[in-house]
Amino acid sequence: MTRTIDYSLYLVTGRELLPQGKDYFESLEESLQGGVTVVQIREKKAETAEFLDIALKSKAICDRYNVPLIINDRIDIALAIDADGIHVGQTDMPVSMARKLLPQKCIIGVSCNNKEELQKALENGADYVGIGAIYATQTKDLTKPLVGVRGIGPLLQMLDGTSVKAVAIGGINSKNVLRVLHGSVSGTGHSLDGIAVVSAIVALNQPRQAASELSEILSEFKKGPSIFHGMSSAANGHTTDSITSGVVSLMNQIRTLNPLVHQITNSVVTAQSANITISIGASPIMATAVDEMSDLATICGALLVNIGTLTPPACAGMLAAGCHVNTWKKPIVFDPVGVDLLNKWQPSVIKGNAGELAALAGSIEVTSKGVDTVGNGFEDPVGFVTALARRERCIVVLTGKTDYVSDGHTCAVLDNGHEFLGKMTGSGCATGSCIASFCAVASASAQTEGQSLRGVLAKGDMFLASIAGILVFNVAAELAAARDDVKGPGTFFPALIDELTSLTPEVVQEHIKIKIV
Ligand SMILES: Cc1ncc(COP(=O)(O)OP(=O)(O)O)c(N)n1
Ligand SMILES: Cc1ncsc1CCOP(=O)(O)O
Repeated sequence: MTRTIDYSLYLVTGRELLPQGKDYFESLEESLQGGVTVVQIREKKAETAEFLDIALKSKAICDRYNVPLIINDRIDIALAIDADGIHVGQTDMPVSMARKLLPQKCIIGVSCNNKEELQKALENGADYVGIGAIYATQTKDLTKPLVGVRGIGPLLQMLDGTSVKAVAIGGINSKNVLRVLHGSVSGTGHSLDGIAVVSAIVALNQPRQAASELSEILSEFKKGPSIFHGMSSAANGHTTDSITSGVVSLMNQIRTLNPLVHQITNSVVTAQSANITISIGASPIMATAVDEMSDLATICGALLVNIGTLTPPACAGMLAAGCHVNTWKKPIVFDPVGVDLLNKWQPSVIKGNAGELAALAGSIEVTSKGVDTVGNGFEDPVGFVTALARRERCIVVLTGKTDYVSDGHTCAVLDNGHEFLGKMTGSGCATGSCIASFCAVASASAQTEGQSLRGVLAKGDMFLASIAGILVFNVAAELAAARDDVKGPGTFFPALIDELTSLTPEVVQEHIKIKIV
């Protein structure tokens, strides 16, 4: 009978990567103690006798931990040691032929880089696929393009309705594993069965600790999507009253906390966004240099990444900043046009107008002219944002005359604002600054004592924080537009800054126009 395999933490061996003085078998045993669930012996250079010896001894160790053992490429070795399976590449023995040679109980895994290879693996009867390389790796010379985190989902979708399992491989470590797991879930909800690593365990002096950290993150991830444990409390049943009181509470805290909000934004709106951030009670820092990103991630309350007039240095800064901020489990608000950054880090909130979000979702329902949406937007905006939030596993904010905020479960429809906002440049970017500022407050004030944060992408209720950011900005806009001294868009902007500066929670409470659907 075929053994049931837990693919969660799949260790592929790499003797050449062991730290100096570390014994291979000791490292293997420690990895198993740390929680490795399946082992593959990968020996590309060993002679047959040496491979056999390593495989036999490794098998004895794996047996003691009741962990299955797979052999890379060599069917003869797999047969000789009674392995649980083999792993083959695209240029190795075809799956159908390997199947004939191996006992029925043996599982067969295949390396796949793209849809064609995966389709072939499915047709030939593979039991699992190793999808990669996801990121660049020092462990292997790559000859095919990187799959990237966002390339995994479409491949997983091809496995819908089959029993074929999938692991991702290539450059995965404890820092990026959460991004890989969350970012790879397909539109149909198909997630990875596990991750395969070499250097993230083998190259370390303490493989037990490395395996145990990865294993904990994997088991937290398998408990369910982050949106329902961490980034939104909406699943507990929000009402307009509970949202209003949540917004009031965040507003009461922002001026006392005065969170530092790191913003990498476009050159058109940098100064304006900084001023708006100050006026709501937060503190902006608009740094872009890669060297500063690690330190900034430790002190900022949230990061806003707004892609607009993208330059290579700003892009490098965005890449580094997001990775560091993810490590500290702080919120990232992403105002997208391009999606490449999403291979590297996980936003807590994605914010955009209809054209931008349609592009991100791959929808042709709405198009853009420059940064502006063409036409009336989506026929079913609630359905659209809710589906996108589910797919992206974060809060999605669709801005427009009416704003929509969803965590993939609940959608808030917000109807504040004024037409003058459409007549000033960067009002959408300013909304992003307000959202990021309130995300910083929500994150700083999140009650997480006694909770494991291993599987959590960011602390705090980002659903509520997004609503607070939109409401504060839009209610202030209504008040500014109604002033006698405001004659049009030119006099509107300074008045908006003044209104944001003096806005109280009570006034927001009076003006709030919200529906929960
Ligand atoms: C689980 C898993 N996935 C992919 C590989 C890569 O296999 P490798 O033998 O290094 O290369 P190819 O034969 O696919 O070219 C793996 N070992 N394990
Ligand atoms: C064997 C293999 N196949 C695709 S990437 C890779 C190497 C993975 O090694 P690491 O986990 O050290 O990046």
